[in-house]
Amino acid sequence: MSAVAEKISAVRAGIRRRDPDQKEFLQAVDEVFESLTPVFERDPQYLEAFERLVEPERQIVFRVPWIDDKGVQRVNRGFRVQMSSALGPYKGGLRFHPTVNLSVIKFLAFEQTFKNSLTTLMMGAGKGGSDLNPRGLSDREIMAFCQSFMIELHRHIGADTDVPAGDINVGAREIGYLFGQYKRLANNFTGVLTGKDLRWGGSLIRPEATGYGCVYFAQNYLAHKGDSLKGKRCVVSGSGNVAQYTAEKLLQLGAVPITFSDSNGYVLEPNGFTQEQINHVMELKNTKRVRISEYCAFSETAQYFPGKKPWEVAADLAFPSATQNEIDEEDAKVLVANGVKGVFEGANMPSTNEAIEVYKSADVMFGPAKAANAGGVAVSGLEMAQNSQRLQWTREEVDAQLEKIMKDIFENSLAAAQEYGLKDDIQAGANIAGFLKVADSMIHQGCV
Ligand SMILES: NC(=O)C1=CN([C@@H]2O[C@H](COP(=O)(O)OP(=O)(O)OC[C@H]3O[C@@H](n4cnc5c(N)ncnc54)[C@H](OP(=O)(O)O)[C@@H]3O)[C@@H](O)[C@H]2O)C=CC1
Ligand SMILES: O=C(O)CCC(=O)C(=O)O
Repeated sequence: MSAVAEKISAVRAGIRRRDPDQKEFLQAVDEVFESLTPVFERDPQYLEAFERLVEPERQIVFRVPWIDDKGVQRVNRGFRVQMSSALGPYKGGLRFHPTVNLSVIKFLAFEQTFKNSLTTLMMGAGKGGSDLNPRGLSDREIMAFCQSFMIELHRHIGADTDVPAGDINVGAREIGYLFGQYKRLANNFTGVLTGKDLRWGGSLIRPEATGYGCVYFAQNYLAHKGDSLKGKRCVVSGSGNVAQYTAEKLLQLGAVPITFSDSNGYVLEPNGFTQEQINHVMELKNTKRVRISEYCAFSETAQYFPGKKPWEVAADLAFPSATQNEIDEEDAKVLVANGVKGVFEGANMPSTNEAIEVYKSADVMFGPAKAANAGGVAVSGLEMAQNSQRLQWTREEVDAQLEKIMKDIFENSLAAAQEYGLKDDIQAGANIAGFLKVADSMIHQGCV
């Protein structure tokens, strides 16, 4: 074994030894490590940067006590992992979900590092959240939780330090409560969170950005293959923020979104969702906060499949937009057998590493999360820029910048893959392009 190969395997073993139980984090590291091996072989100083990068700059774990509507005390655990400030203030969302633990937040913060670098904007990376299960909680309970969460978080964040945003179960309502409490504690009104309401500092297109961006990314990838979205039947998973705006943009660009799902099952519209039907899904999920199965009361053509994932439906393209590891090796084989030609990840790490291997061996176009869903954080970066200017740009202006950023991400990922002789392996290219910018900045900034 060469000296470099020995050092690579020592670094890899060291990461596993340090956190052997963090399976989601190790999965994310493994996925990136494979792609970066040629980079380390060409220039071993990048391996040293990577060894530092996998260790978060700071990990904050805290108690979140709050009182429910029955007057009963509840206690949750809060997290903020500040992964890398090489490119700017830590930046990344907050997730409230019972599956949240340090491994999940660390994998998300790790992925965010490469993603934020790919956006071409100057943002470091972080991620946070809590193991709160918000399902069934009243507005007052959500507010009480958010206020308690911010009592601790506020001392670690700031417009030039760390700028959180939303993620699963953290949307406009939660960002409002979090912002209100931050403002009270810090006694200042700054762009400390993104995803804010338009009336008090939010950016147009931020709600749409992740879903729209993912579809723009798919559009670029298809164009590279001499194809387009026109008439493509698309399976979409999830029915939250990312899924809703993915379906809307697919429809606008001539594709046919045919499914939505949640953790209880999926709904199929065999002829595709219309805009009116997508609006109804938005009303059910964002205002009424009910299960996707309720959609069937609205449509005579819809079918509901309880306990199932949408990957069993024959389609041309798949847009996983719910959560991590929602497509395993078996699901990937079913997608391929059903004729899927492209998978574009709206969610973070929705495909297991085994599923990715299945796509690659079947020559399926693969838009990895850190590239395909970067539109959300990119528009968060534009929200930060607008807050600094104390201005609000037009819808058209933000959308045009989003489209350009997604095109640049595709092209930069392709160029990085080609530079390392990996043809059009966009997964490897995204990892390499995202990493090199962070690693070069770390090297310039010294051993910190
Ligand atoms: N919002 C953003 O801007 C960005 C989000 N992402 C990623 O996109 C994904 C979706 O986020 P977002 O739409 O914002 O979140 P939302 O909370 O708006 O929606 C999440 C959706 O995913 C479903 N879901 C969550 N967990 C599971 C599970 N274990 N099994 C099946 N379905 C599940 C939810 O169903 P249920 O209600 O049943 O839980 C819901 O339909 C996440 O991976 C997130 O990290 C990535 C980039 C930016
Ligand atoms: O907009 C942001 O800052 C966060 C988006 C996010 O959490 C993500 O890209 O996964």
